[in-house]
Parts: sequence; structure tokens; C-alpha cells
Amino acid sequence: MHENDRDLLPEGLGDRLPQQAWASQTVRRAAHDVLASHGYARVETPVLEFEKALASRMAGVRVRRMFRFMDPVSLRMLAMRSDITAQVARIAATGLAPAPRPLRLSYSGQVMTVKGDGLDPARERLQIGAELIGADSTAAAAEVVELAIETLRGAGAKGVSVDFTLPDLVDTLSAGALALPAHQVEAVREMLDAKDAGGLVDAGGAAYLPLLYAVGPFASAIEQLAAFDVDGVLASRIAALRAIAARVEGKARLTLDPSERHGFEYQSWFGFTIYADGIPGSLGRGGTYEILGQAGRDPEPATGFSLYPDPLVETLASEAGEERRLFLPLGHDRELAARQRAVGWVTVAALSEADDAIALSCSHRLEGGEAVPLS
Ligand SMILES: N[C@@H](Cc1c[nH]c[nH+]1)C(=O)O
Repeated sequence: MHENDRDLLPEGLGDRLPQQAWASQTVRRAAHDVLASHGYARVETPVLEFEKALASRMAGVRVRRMFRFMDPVSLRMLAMRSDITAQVARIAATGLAPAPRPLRLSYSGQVMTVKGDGLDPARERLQIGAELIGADSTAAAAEVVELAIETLRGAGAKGVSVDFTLPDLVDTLSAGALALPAHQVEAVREMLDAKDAGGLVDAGGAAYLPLLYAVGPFASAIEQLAAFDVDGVLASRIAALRAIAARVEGKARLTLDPSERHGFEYQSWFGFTIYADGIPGSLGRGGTYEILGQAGRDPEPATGFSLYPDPLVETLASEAGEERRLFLPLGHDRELAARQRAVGWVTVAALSEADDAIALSCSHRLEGGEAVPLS
């Protein structure tokens, strides 16, 4: 241990200084305004829960991504939330089980993972999202994709694009039309994901090769996928994708990558990833899924999306314009200062004669009852 270790933060964790904190708040507020206007009621969830509750609400959730430790009180394993969707699913299956469906809920908060994602070393991220519980239909998926685009735009993103995928594609095909022995399924999935044609053939998935070419701008890629689907196993999915695409046309650029599965842990027939111009990497994802209920109860269908807008927050923070800040000298008229705040001024009051208006980033000074520009 070095002496200055107490000043360090663990890898992938950081503070938000005033400009970033302001930008984060602005993004959050703008996103929630959009979500609330579409009838998505906000919920707030704890940062820690029993590991089991976070891990078992949806099939496919990976506990290894979560920070886990023992609760000294209950002596049970706790986990930090890594995805608020699982908590919203718990609420839907328990406290709000009697609420009418479809149930529209929204949320935001910090989530933590043990490791960063790909090139992004951050282990704590802001997550903002919405879940539409009780439906995983084409109509539900179209509403959610449209809402994700509007929310991201509201949060300040420009040039939004959306990439559609079919998360359970390999499971669907390998169980029927393009049967694979169980032990080959994972390898075929991996090779498709890696877009490795040679590896795909070696893994016994030669029949899946055309999927590697049904990728790119939506209009042409969906035709390729339809041509590949000779037996019509994917017909209903293809029709649904076309319908969703028609709903979002003109609002975002659309692409299709039917076997993409990066970040999709529990989504079922439909998934999408969302991007914006000038921001490397994705800004979020969403799709359809099933919420596992109490023992003996049927799972409930749902559709939702989550944004991870930290890169947008950074951009906004760096573009933040100069604020209009009014310096209040010692002995100023306090009533007048209150009136200035009421009309939108930010005021900074002197504590002593030594306080310097310019050093304190003020743009104006209260003098003779007026805001006088400095410089
Ligand atoms: N929570 C998921 C996205 C999602 C929300 N609802 C359905 N899917 C994620 O962050 O990857």
C-alpha cells in the first residue's frame, strides 16, 4: 500500500465533476420527459439486491458480470445491480403483478459490472430505460424501438441508427429446419457472431453461411434473409421486422444483422442496438424477453430498451456554454438577489472582500441594483 492510495479510485470508476454532473442530470431529465410523455411511469430500485433475485428473473442473465458479496445481516449473497431491467421485471412479477397490462415502466440509475465492456473500461455506467410488460408482439416492439429513438434524440443524440437482430435465430433454426446436434449449437453461434465463414464451416454450420451475407442496410439485408428462409420458418419474424422497420422509417437509419448477439443475454425473437453519429460504440439496446414468474406460473412476455448514455454526457459536458453567473458583493441587497434568482440568474455571494468575481467564473456583478457585465 502506498501512502497516496487513499486518493485513488478503483479501475473503471470515476467522479463526475460539476460540468459532467450537470450534463448527466440534463440527459436524464430530457430522457425522462420523453418516457413520461408516452405513459411510462418511473420506478426507483435499490442498488443492491439478493443475487438470486437479480440472476433468476430472466433466463440467460450472467451473474459473473456482477459484483457480489455476503450480506453481514442476512448472511445471504448480495449483488450490485448490473441491469435495472431485471429489477423492473421483479417489480412487475411481484408488487405490480395485479396492475393492468400492458404495464409501462421507466427507470434510470447507475449500474455496475465487474469488467468494462470491450474497449470501454468503465465499470459503472448510467442506464436509462423503459419496459413494456405484458406484450412482446410486433406492435410492442415497434413502440419500444420508436421510443428508444425519441428518447435518445431527446437526450441530445444526432443521427440515430438502429441495428435489428434476431437473438434466438440459431436456437430456432437448429431446433428444426437446419438441425444441429446440441453440442454444435454454441460453436455455430460463436462463429456467426465472429462473422468467421471458415470457422462456421468447420463447426458444422455450412448451412448457416448465407446468414453472414444477410447483413447491412435493412432493405437489402431483409431480402437476403427472406431468400435464405426457403422453408418459411422465419416468415413471421421477417414480416414483423418489416413492420417495425416501416414504423421507424425516416426517424433513424436501419440495418440488419440477424445473428448479432453482443450484449444480448436474455432477449428472445427480437433485439436491436442503437447508435448515434459521432459516438463510437453503441448507446444502448433492447428487445423482447420473458419474465419468469413464481413457481408454477407462466412466464410473462415483455419488451424494453436500455440506454447507456455516458458518451453523450461527455459530449454535452464538453460543449456546455458559459453560464450567466451573477457575483453578489458583500453587503448586497438580499431581496434584489432573490428576485434575480427568480428570473433565472445563478448567483454567487461573496463571503469576504478577498472573493474575486472573475476567479469564481462569474459573468456579471451586481452593482447599483443592476447586473453589470464583467469584461
Ligand atoms: N437491459 C438490456 C436491454 C433491454 C431492456 N429491455 C429488454 N432488453 C441491456 O441493457 O442489455
